[in-house]
Parts: sequence; structure tokens; C-alpha cells
Amino acid sequence: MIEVRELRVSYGGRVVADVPELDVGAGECVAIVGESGSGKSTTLLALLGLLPDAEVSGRVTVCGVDVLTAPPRRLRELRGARAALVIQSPQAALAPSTRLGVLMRRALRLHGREATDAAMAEAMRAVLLDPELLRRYPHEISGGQAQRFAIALAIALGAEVVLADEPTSALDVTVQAEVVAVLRGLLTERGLALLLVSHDLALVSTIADRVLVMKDGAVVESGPAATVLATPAHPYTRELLEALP
Ligand SMILES: Nc1ncnc2c1ncn2[C@@H]1O[C@H](COP(=O)(O)OP(=O)(O)OP(=O)(O)O)[C@@H](O)[C@H]1O
Repeated sequence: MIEVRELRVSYGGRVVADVPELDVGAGECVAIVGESGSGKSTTLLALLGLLPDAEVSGRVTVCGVDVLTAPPRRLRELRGARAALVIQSPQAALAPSTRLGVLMRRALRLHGREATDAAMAEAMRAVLLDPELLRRYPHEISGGQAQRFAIALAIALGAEVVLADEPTSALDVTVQAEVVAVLRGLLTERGLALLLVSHDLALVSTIADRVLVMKDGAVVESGPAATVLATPAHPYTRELLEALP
């Protein structure tokens, strides 16, 4: 679903992300961890061709689309419908004066999908949200509900890949656990490919199959999550683990 080779992103000659290899298959979760500024979000955005001001090289394939060479029309088809981005504060991206149900219906129609009440309710239930919430405005739902709504949109649109940037960091612990449960369900039941960016190693240990550790734009360690987190090979990974509360 996601295949990255020799990805390099720089601004004015300064390399901010250098990822030699990153693969995420269907039903798999790969997490990118690292401190603030290590290049995690940049890597995620590069996968959807969302870095207009950066110099980007290498090969990036998402759902069969060659992202770095695809024409804008192919990229628009990929983004939103086949590959969905779930960000930290999705509420900010939702039109404030539009009810959630209208937003979802519009998104479905935009991507040529049937927008039936039943399909929309099913997507809401898949993320453990009451379909009644579709009647509300974005400011009438909580941060956790907004994040789950963003995931519901991805499901309704039939996304095959979900790119999630710190999807639980703005949430309290109970809601975090709910969002993680939803994401895990998507992996096992719907065979989604999930690429997760997080500095929360506790979250990563509960959901990721593989982990990439980034520092100053470089991948310093990668491998199965259980191995990397239990027996970290790089001193930086040990530091991150020791910083856990
Ligand atoms: N538009 C830009 N122009 C110049 N430098 C940028 C730009 N966007 C990001 N950077 C730089 O790229 C580096 C990596 O940033 P990135 O946001 O990918 O880090 P991150 O690991 O996701 O951090 P955080 O956890 O804080 O989101 C940082 O040094 C940042 O200053």
C-alpha cells in the first residue's frame, strides 16, 4: 500500500527527512517515532505530495500512485478518498457552520460515492460514534469525537491507507484508548494500512507492528515494534524509552 525508497526532503539545501526504506502493507501498522522536529510529519506529508515548498527526491508509491511524479488530478483522487490524513486537531479543518452530516455527504459526492443515510450511519458506528452526531456542528463535538469523525470520513470514502499524525495527543487517556481501539479494529477488520506518527511510545507499543525511530531527519533505528521497544539498539531510542512516564 505504501512503498518508500530513498526519500529525501530538504528546505534550502538542509535535509529535514531522509528515509531510505518504508513499507506498509494492508492490515499493517507502522509507526514513526522521534522527538519534535525530527522529521516525522514531513515524512507523512511527503507521502501525499503535500510539501509544495520543499525539495523532494526518491520514490514514493501510495495505493499504486507514484506520488512524486503523478499529475495533480491523480494526486487529488488519491488524497482524501484512497489515502486519508487524520491530523491532531481535525476540528480546525471542518467548516464551522456546516453540520457533520452535510460535510460527510459532500465529501462522498465529491469523490463520486453514494451518500446514503445508511452508509453514513455505518461509518459513524464503525468508529463508535452515535450517528445522531451527524446533526451537530463541528463546535458541538469534542476533540476525540472530531478525530473519530475524521476516521469515519476515511471509512465512508473507502480509504485503503490512513496516515495519522499524533491522532491521540490532544485527547485524555480514556478517549485515547477508544481511538486506539477504533484504529486497531480498522486494521484487523478492514485491512487498512496505517502509518502513525507519534511521540507516544506507550501508544505505539499497543498498536504498531513495526517502528521507525527518527532523529534530526534521519532514521536511526527500525524493526519490529516488540524488538525495538524491548531491546533498543540505538542510544537515542533508549533515551526516548527512558523518558516515558
Ligand atoms: N516549510 C518549512 N520550511 C523550512 N523548514 C521546515 C518547514 N517545515 C518543516 N521544517 C523543518 O523540518 C524539520 C522537521 O519538521 P517536522 O514537522 O517534520 O518534525 P516532527 O518530527 O513532525 O515534529 P513535531 O513532533 O513537532 O511535529 C524541522 O526542523 C522543521 O523546522
